[in-house]
Amino acid sequence: MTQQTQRETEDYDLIIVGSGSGNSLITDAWDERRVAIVDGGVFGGTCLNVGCIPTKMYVYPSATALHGLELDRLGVGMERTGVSWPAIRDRVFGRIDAISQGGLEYREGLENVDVYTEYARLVEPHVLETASGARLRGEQIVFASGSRSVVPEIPGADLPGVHTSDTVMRLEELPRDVVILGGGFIAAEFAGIFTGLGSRVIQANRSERVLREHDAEIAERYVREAGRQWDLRLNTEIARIERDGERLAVTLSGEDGEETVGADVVLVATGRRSNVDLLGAEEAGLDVVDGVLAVDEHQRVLSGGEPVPGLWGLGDVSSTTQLKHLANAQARTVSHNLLHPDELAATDERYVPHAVFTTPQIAAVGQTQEQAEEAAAREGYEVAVKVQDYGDVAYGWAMEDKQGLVKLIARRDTGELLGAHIIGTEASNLIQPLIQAMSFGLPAHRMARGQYWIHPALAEVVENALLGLEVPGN
Ligand SMILES: Cc1cc2nc3c(=O)[nH]c(=O)nc-3n(C[C@H](O)[C@H](O)[C@H](O)COP(=O)(O)OP(=O)(O)OC[C@H]3O[C@@H](n4cnc5c(N)ncnc54)[C@H](O)[C@@H]3O)c2cc1C
Ligand SMILES: NC(=O)c1ccc[n+]([C@@H]2O[C@H](COP(=O)([O-])OP(=O)(O)OC[C@H]3O[C@@H](n4cnc5c(N)ncnc54)[C@H](O)[C@@H]3O)[C@@H](O)[C@H]2O)c1
Repeated sequence: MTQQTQRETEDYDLIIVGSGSGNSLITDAWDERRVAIVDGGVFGGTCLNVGCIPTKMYVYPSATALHGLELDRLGVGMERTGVSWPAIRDRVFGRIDAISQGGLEYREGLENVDVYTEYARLVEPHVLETASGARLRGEQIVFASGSRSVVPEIPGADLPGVHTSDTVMRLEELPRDVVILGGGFIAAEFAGIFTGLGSRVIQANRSERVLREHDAEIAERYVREAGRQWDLRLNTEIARIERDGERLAVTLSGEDGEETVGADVVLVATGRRSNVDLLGAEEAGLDVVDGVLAVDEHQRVLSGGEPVPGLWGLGDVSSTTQLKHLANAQARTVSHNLLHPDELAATDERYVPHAVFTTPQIAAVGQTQEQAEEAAAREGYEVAVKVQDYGDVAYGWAMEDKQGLVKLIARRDTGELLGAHIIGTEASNLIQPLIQAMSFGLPAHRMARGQYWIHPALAEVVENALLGLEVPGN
């Protein structure tokens, strides 16, 4: 304490807490001003180090292997003759760790930027104290401190062999048996990854419903497809985890009582919470709503519902939707607003899409059918819904596809697209023109007939879904 009071407060024009999307705020425009970036974790944040990027670098080889194994239906027999987990892991982290380290060194090399590789907490709305006691005052402070995994209180959850997504990608060897707890994004992606690489996977989902924010029809199709590939157990929890020699004994509790299974690895994927608590935001008088730092559409931090001058929030710390492209969009808003206080920009969050890179892929934007029907009943219009199977378009015949579907939801009176939901091969790419149409207000019939669709590309499944909607012009 004495030591802390003796230290002088450093003054900055801009302090950024969190080096994920927050790192992008340090542009040339700040060259003549003093900037501090503070991060107590690995430089570059979640997406780069333990999130989007490494997971997809595992998804690609795994999904490619799975794809090969399913070619029997097309008259081509393939075998998975060997999987080198260490080779995949070293390829992934050989690239990523170097980017993180390079990013840190670059920032440290900038004359106007100080990097603090430690955690920090607010002591006053404009003053932070780092773990080692340094005091930093910022005329502007941006909170971009992300989220962290939540691990429920399960007996044995602290045993070696029990992982979250933060650690499971660094395993020494490919596990033979994996138990995954959860039915969200991370569980779905890792169930696909491990299955494709040859592990035996049990995915335990607490309730009947997986991927709960998805359209019900997509979630049902996922259950069918996941169930074909790995052991997906609904209404099942982990009661306890015990050591069993070198392995783990995992007791699952489901509708038929308890069963103990052997596992090398347990992956807990039960959600992530905002790091707002680590900032001491509430104690400093800032609003915390739904567990996240409250911000307005300009990303200004709120206190008592009013914006606090010079304080900004972006990404997972201040958003209940935890997606990198959203964090990046919010960072662009903050970047503009820091420099143009008289012409504040707002983040457009009308159509924030997402994709789950499981097998098959899932992608969605806008309202589910249930949400659209509720809104229509409330506001007095009708919705049109079309479900188009991949298997009914030419490229789907080539693929002999029995998995994929595109579901579109539109206003019956205007053709305005309200929601798009895809499960199947390349869902994350097929959805992009639909995101574009929704973002720029292109109605269904105009989108279908106002352009050529390459024949016989898989994208025809989107064209046919558009043409199948009962909307003006069709
Ligand atoms: C396994 C996984 C896969 C994912 N895949 C995808 C995907 O495919 N697509 C997608 O869009 N999103 C994906 N996400 C979500 C995405 O990674 C996050 O939404 C995004 O990275 C959030 O960025 P951010 O800048 O808000 O926070 P982060 O990137 O988490 O950065 C926050 C930083 O703040 C630091 N920090 C925290 N508290 C403090 C403090 N008090 N003081 C100092 N530093 C602090 C942390 O160490 C961290 O480095 C995935 C997430 C996970 C976990
Ligand atoms: N492709 C992507 O964009 C991508 C990939 C991975 C993660 N993410 C982001 O990261 C976030 C976190 O992912 P996630 O999968 O951990 O969270 P999630 O919110 O998607 O899913 C959490 C799951 O855990 C279950 N659960 C919660 N508490 C539980 C408990 N006590 N016992 C058993 N089950 C419990 C929930 O029912 C749910 O099925 C996602 O919401 C997403 O925004 C995105």
